[in-house]
Amino acid sequence: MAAQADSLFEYVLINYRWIFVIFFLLPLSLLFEIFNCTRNWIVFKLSSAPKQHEKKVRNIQRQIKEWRNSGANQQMCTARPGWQTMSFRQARYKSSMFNVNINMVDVLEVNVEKQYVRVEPMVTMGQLSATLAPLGWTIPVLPEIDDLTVGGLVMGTGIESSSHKFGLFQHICRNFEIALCDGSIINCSKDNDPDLFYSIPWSHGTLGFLLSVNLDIIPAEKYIKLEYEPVTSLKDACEVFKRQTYKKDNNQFIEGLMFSKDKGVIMTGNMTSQVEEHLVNPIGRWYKPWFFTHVESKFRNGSKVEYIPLRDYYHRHTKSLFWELNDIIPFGNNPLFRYLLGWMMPPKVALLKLTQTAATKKLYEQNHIIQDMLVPIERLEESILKFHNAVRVYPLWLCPFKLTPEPGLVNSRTSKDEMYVDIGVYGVPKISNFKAVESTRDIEEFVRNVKGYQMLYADTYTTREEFREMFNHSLYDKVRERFQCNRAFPEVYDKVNKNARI
Ligand SMILES: Cc1cc2nc3c(=O)[nH]c(=O)nc-3n(C[C@H](O)[C@H](O)[C@H](O)COP(=O)(O)OP(=O)(O)OC[C@H]3O[C@@H](n4cnc5c(N)ncnc54)[C@H](O)[C@@H]3O)c2cc1C
Ligand SMILES: NC(=O)C1=CN([C@@H]2O[C@H](COP(=O)(O)OP(=O)(O)OC[C@H]3O[C@@H](n4cnc5c(N)ncnc54)[C@H](OP(=O)(O)O)[C@@H]3O)[C@@H](O)[C@H]2O)C=CC1
Ligand SMILES: CC(C)=CCC[C@@H](C)[C@H]1CC[C@H]2C3=C(CC[C@]12C)[C@@]1(C)CC[C@H](O)C[C@@H]1CC3
Repeated sequence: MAAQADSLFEYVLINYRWIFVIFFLLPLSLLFEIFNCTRNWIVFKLSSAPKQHEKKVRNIQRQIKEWRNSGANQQMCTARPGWQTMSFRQARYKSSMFNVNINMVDVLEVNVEKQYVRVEPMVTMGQLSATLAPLGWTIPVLPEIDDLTVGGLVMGTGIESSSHKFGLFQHICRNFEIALCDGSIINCSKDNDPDLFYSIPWSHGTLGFLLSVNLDIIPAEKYIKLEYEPVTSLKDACEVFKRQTYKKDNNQFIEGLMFSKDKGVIMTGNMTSQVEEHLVNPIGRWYKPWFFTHVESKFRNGSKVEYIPLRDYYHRHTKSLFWELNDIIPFGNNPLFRYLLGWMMPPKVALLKLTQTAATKKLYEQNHIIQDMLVPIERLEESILKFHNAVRVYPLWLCPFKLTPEPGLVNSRTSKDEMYVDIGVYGVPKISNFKAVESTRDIEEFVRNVKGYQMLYADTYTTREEFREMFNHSLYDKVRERFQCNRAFPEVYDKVNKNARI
């Protein structure tokens, strides 16, 4: 590590990054949060958001017109800076393309009669759960990191431990309001322009700009009754995971954490408002251990059933960014740290990205892996073995989800719903011969062969041909042709491949 640092300052920033993070980034993240909440509160109290929406739409149409008047020589993307986004890298293309500013951060309408919430694309998951939970509602799939945006989750994808029941984030969307590259606005749904509607998820802003979405909402209870089932072999892990996923009375939430190849905990949850007081565990409080360490402790002690407040459950991986913060702040669970500064956790992902040096980035690039691979559930065991042999990173995140046969870039590839599993790999590989490009390409090939998909917020090293083999472009190509997108937007591959990102 030290060999890679160019200067003493860099050496300190790499090896003692926690000093910078806890004394500088944590307070800054808190100020950022206070600013956001105050702004939201003022907008909410003034109830100004719905009235402003049309004005904001006109502003985007004006920017598209400006692009056309300028000769349309560059392609377009959103103006959201790369450091603010929820992926490891920053997009290269932001500086060379025409940037369209989409400053749309409001919840527009909560309609409990028709059971939907209308939101603008920059609304975050933290903001949405804070809006809906007090009203007794939630969206059926609420991806767990607070700062994920609706726009990013629609144009990329979103998943949660309820996805085995409700599918991916795209499957809870009723319609999309989109600005096309000729400046016109379309409101598409399954009934109104289904081709466009089904092409939008995973398209990464290459068909148009998202302006608002109607998302399904469902009634929410105050707690999740969470049951932990430790398993001590890979066979058992896969068996319990599948049994719980297909259980007749259906669990509302399912998630697995593998702590080694043969040791894991499968969790199943259901909403409830009736609790046994002594089993209530508000895991989101500042002094509570990180969720993944709490789960691992189930091998040693503690009740195998707990009642977790709803928002604490939804954002259970936010405070430790799954287990990624453990590398940066290894004493994150220490009571003294929690008492002095730990109550401000976590630092914002955006600020971590903004302040990482070239050397830290290189270190992560060469000695770290952040990937989510989506594989058919019947291939779970061999997939875990593949990851074990290729990278040996634990914990491993397992999350089942339903894929529908509906057309689009990602679907079940059959005529019916199929069950898949998201295998999330975040951390430092423990095999001796890890090589970022070769190892990732090896895993990508495996995923293609089992007819799986790669999540595209992460680095993809696939070639264009391999990418087209993994993602079904037939409808996407047709829709791009129809709306003359080629001049206006790049293809998805040109936005997500490794060379498009630094
Ligand atoms: C009918 C309705 C319409 C609304 N319309 C709008 C609107 O037009 N525009 C808009 O921006 N908001 C809107 N909101 C959302 C409102 O701004 C949020 O409820 C607000 O963020 C919560 O602030 P609070 O002071 O009410 O709750 P608090 O009690 O401060 O927050 C509740 C919990 O949520 C957490 N929290 C609050 N905000 C966030 C966040 N952004 N990220 C992560 N955690 C958070 C707090 O830390 C706390 O734990 C609407 C809400 C409702 C019910
Ligand atoms: N649990 C989960 O599901 C998790 C998901 N993720 C991933 O994180 C990403 C979301 O992160 P986030 O920071 O919110 O999003 P990003 O800013 O990273 O946006 C993702 C893509 O969506 C495009 N996009 C965003 N908003 C619009 C819009 N209004 N109109 C057109 N295109 C738009 C962006 O285009 P452009 O490049 O032009 O800005 C970009 O290509 C997703 O890819 C998701 O899969 C990450 C962690 C957890
Ligand atoms: C649950 C799903 C589908 C994905 C979870 C992905 C997250 C674990 C990653 C998404 C963005 C990642 C970043 C980092 C850690 C892992 C993620 C949160 C860093 C904070 C790691 C440290 C670097 O210096 C900055 C990274 C920014 C992105």
